Amino acid sequence: MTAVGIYGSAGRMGRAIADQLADLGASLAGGTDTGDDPAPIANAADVLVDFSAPSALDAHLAAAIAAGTPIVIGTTGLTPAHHAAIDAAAQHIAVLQTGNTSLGVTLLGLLVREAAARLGSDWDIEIVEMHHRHKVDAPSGTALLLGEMAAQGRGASLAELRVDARAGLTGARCEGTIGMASLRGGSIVGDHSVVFASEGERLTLSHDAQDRGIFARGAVKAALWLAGQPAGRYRMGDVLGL
Ligand SMILES: NC(=O)C1=CN([C@@H]2O[C@H](COP(=O)(O)OP(=O)(O)OC[C@H]3O[C@@H](n4cnc5c(N)ncnc54)[C@H](OP(=O)(O)O)[C@@H]3O)[C@@H](O)[C@H]2O)C=CC1
Ligand SMILES: O=C(O)C1=N[C@H](C(=O)O)C[C@H](O)C1
Repeated sequence: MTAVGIYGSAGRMGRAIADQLADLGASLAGGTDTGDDPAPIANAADVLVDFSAPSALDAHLAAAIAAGTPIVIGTTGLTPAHHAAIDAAAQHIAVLQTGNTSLGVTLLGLLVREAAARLGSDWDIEIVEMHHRHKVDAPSGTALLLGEMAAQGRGASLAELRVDARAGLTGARCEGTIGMASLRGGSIVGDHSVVFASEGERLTLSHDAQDRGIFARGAVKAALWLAGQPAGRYRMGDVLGL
């Protein structure tokens, strides 16, 4: 049985992941939270999952590399420096990083890329997300993932096209940009809409997460899959065959 170590084990996602392990044929190698040494569970586990905080990523990657243990990174709010650290870690161990481990969002990303590619740049792209009041990062990791897929469809990177939440005298919208807006409130697990708006018509592709269990099951499936992979950087699409 594959033993999974959880970084961020007492959090909302850490607890949801622990709840899914037995059903999916995995066991718990241990967990850490703020102030704990990440090394012992990196050594005890066959694979690690990290749903904690960006500030912990470097220590988690170092522990995973030292132990030679693959790691699934679900933590969001990552900077370009974090992504560079993930690329460097993937030279040594298998690493899967994603802003969303659900099947629905993984497929949505592909649909968004396709729509962005087929609809001309006169179709404005706006991404709107809403999450629970406890969420600390914005835009969500999923919104950024969807934005990257939309940008890919337009043959660009999100960094080139992104416009964050507007306020004040912004001027008219620049053609070809991708707008991002974040709402926070209540207990919403995760709502994402990618709006394609043109003169006289609008297409909206949406995902509504109703239960954190969808992310937890996806994370465990990703961990079980990653445990058998050579060093490299992987995506949820690799796990799900999408
Ligand atoms: N990729 C995906 O599909 C999903 C990603 N997420 C992301 O997962 C992350 C966690 O979300 P959620 O569970 O809701 O958040 P919570 O705040 O509920 O949990 C975070 C956990 O991480 C721990 N933690 C914080 N800092 C450290 C650290 N330096 N070292 C070790 N552990 C630490 C916290 O411990 P303590 O309380 O002791 O500080 C806490 O147990 C977020 O970034 C969120 O966006 C969430 C859902 C799905
Ligand atoms: O913090 C959350 O809760 C979630 N975070 C992820 C994100 O930032 O996209 C995934 C999901 O939407 C829930």
